[in-house]
Amino acid sequence: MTTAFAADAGWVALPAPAKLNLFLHITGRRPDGYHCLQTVFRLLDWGDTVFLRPREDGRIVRIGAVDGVAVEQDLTVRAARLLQQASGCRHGVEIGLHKRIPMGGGFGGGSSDAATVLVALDRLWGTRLGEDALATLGLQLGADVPVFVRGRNAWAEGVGEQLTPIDLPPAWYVLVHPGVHAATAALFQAPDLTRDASPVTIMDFQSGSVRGNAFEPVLRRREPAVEAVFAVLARVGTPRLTGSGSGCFVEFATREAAEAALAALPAGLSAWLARGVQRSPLQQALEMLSAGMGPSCPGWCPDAGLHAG
Ligand SMILES: C[C@](O)(CO)[C@H](O)COP(=O)(O)OP(=O)(O)OC[C@H]1O[C@@H](n2ccc(N)nc2=O)[C@H](O)[C@@H]1O
Ligand SMILES: Nc1ncnc2c1ncn2[C@@H]1O[C@H](COP(=O)(O)OP(=O)(O)OP(=O)(O)O)[C@@H](O)[C@H]1O
Repeated sequence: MTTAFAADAGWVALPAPAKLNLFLHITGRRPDGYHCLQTVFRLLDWGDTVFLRPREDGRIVRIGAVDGVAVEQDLTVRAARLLQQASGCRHGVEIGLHKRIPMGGGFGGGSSDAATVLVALDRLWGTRLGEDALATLGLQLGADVPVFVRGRNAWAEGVGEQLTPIDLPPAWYVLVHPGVHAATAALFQAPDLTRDASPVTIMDFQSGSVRGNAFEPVLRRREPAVEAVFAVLARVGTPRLTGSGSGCFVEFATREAAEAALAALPAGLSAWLARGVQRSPLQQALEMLSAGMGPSCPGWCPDAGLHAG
């Protein structure tokens, strides 16, 4: 899905990268119903673009529509409101979005959009709450928001907010969206979800012995389209599920290997290529903005990588 947004003068354009969960175990459930996870977040060089244009009248205005997301529910609008309330700031903002990340795909699109708004407005509005406060605010919007605020690949525990930076080897990914909208809250309630995984360590992950996703068997049983994508991807590598699905991916060590796998997939599949990064492209774009290198993010996410859809 690609929703175009055409910005004219005065806008700042910033990346909102997607993420993958390289594995995901559920180790228990808290009294408030939230689940305790262990996961590794990998940030990608691919995602949405968020457009911001500060205004002086305090209003927060979303420009353009996002399919199926009402303005009041939009995580970008909610992020801007939250920052306004937390900081007492009197500025406002217009927000536009160029969506590329499929919704309900486990790629963290809404969460990343929200994080980009928090981090960028903290600078543009001059509220200067800083990373820790923004990560805490972000958690109110969703469990996946803090990792995007911090902008580094991370080993995560708790509900996903206890983050330890992790070094990951260079990697390329073939991503596939089976076209199924996975409802995160409902999937966490699935009776057949494994919630008592034994805790593992970062070293277990780094040794390659931990790769599974607790949601994978549940989704593959429920959704024939997800099962079919796993079967197709198994021909080119080892498929995995990201987040609560339904997005699937295969990891490759080189761009060439990933391109060959993408080319071998059947036409008509919604599939594309992305590179794993060490640091969020948002941080780099903000540094360029601070250095006076212009309000856009050149090179961010050309749509040419899209294979079919
Ligand atoms: C599956 C992951 O994507 C892994 O990164 C995240 O845990 C989900 O993060 P998210 O999309 O930001 O989800 P949230 O908006 O925080 O939560 C949606 C719903 O999922 C359930 N939920 C979420 C996270 C969690 N650790 N335990 C839960 O039980 C809760 O019912 C919650 O109301
Ligand atoms: N700006 C936004 N972009 C995308 N979704 C949004 C946005 N604002 C609110 N939402 C809501 O969030 C839901 C989840 O969308 P999102 O793209 O974050 O899914 P996801 O990648 O599966 O999430 P996660 O991996 O964090 O579980 C959407 O179905 C939509 O209702």
